[in-house]
Amino acid sequence: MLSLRAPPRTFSPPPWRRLGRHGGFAAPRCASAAAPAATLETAASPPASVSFPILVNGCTGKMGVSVAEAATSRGLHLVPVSFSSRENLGKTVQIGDTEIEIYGPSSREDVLSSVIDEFPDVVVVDYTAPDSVNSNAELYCELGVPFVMGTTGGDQQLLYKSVQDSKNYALISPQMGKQVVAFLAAMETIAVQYPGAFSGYRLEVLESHQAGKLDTSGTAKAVIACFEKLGVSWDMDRIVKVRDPEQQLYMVGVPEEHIEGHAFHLYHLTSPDDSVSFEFQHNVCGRSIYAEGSVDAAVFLHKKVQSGDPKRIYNMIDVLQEGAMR
Ligand SMILES: NC(=O)C1=CN([C@@H]2O[C@H](COP(=O)(O)OP(=O)(O)OC[C@H]3O[C@@H](n4cnc5c(N)ncnc54)[C@H](O)[C@@H]3O)[C@@H](O)[C@H]2O)C=CC1
Ligand SMILES: O=C(O)C1=N[C@H](C(=O)O)C[C@H](O)C1
Repeated sequence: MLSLRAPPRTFSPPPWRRLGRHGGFAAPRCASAAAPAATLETAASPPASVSFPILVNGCTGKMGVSVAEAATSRGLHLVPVSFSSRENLGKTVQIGDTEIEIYGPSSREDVLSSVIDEFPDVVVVDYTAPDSVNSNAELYCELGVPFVMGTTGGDQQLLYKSVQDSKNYALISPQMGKQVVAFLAAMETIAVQYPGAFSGYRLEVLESHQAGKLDTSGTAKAVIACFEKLGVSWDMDRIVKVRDPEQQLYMVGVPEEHIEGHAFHLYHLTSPDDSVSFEFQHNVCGRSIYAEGSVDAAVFLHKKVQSGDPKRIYNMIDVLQEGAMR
């Protein structure tokens, strides 16, 4: 069972305590088999006004495939190689007309060097695993290849340091979905403008993702950092992580067809005397919003590199602020 504190006396329990099918989070009207999602194929995106080579690492995984498909449908040139774990060595992955060859960690440097020789303006997008974030980033920095880091986890401080020290170009964000990025931007603005406004409030956080997710939600961590600036004291160990499909279905209210690909987040704040409470939710089914945002990020970063922009390290709020998200 989840180990949350007792709910405030004066309010009905937060949604994650109301057990029963779809009785948890107010499930979004996520697309089901009966009403298909706006898939990358049906989204009919116009081709990007720019075209450049894009290398997607982690093409053996769910995000890698989605980003590679989105990049192809936007008219970018998909480089036919991708890094993966040792178990996937020698495999190929078909994305549209492109057959992607999968390479393991030991050949990363040779492969990437050859790609850079052939495609000097390549942008890498990384959707691998938390434990490869830092080693991959170090390699991109060493070879001076601009990269979008969508993979969460790893040592984030070290990640930023690697980019800063190398003066490489990078866009790093735990969240690529336009509307969630807008929510995060609003939270950051409130935190800067009204520091301490929620002093003394208790925070409860629950995040639910597909069972295969290895780390704690990077997005939840970013939102919590804003609540901390607003005066809430917090310990990251208190995030309630739901990875069990049964709980997701019956307690959180994730539609069955999205158990293997969803990101539900809930933040509940209560005042010290229990007289006031706030609740924020963002619930995503599927992965298309991240894939589209990742391509926006790659296009944005490519433009920054081409123009020699001095800033060099960006996040998705920069992309949103420039009106560069579809
Ligand atoms: N920034 C964002 O908006 C989003 C970020 N993510 C993050 O992206 C990452 C990947 O997510 P999914 O595609 O759902 O996971 P996944 O498990 O489906 O795919 C990850 C892939 O990386 C491969 N891999 C493992 N170790 C590797 C290594 N050392 N080098 C290269 N590849 C390696 C695995 O074999 C697997 O094919 C996670 O960190 C997740 O949190 C996911 C969705 C959105
Ligand atoms: O692994 C995922 O799926 C997701 N990961 C990101 C995170 O850790 O915040 C973004 C989103 O929650 C989906």
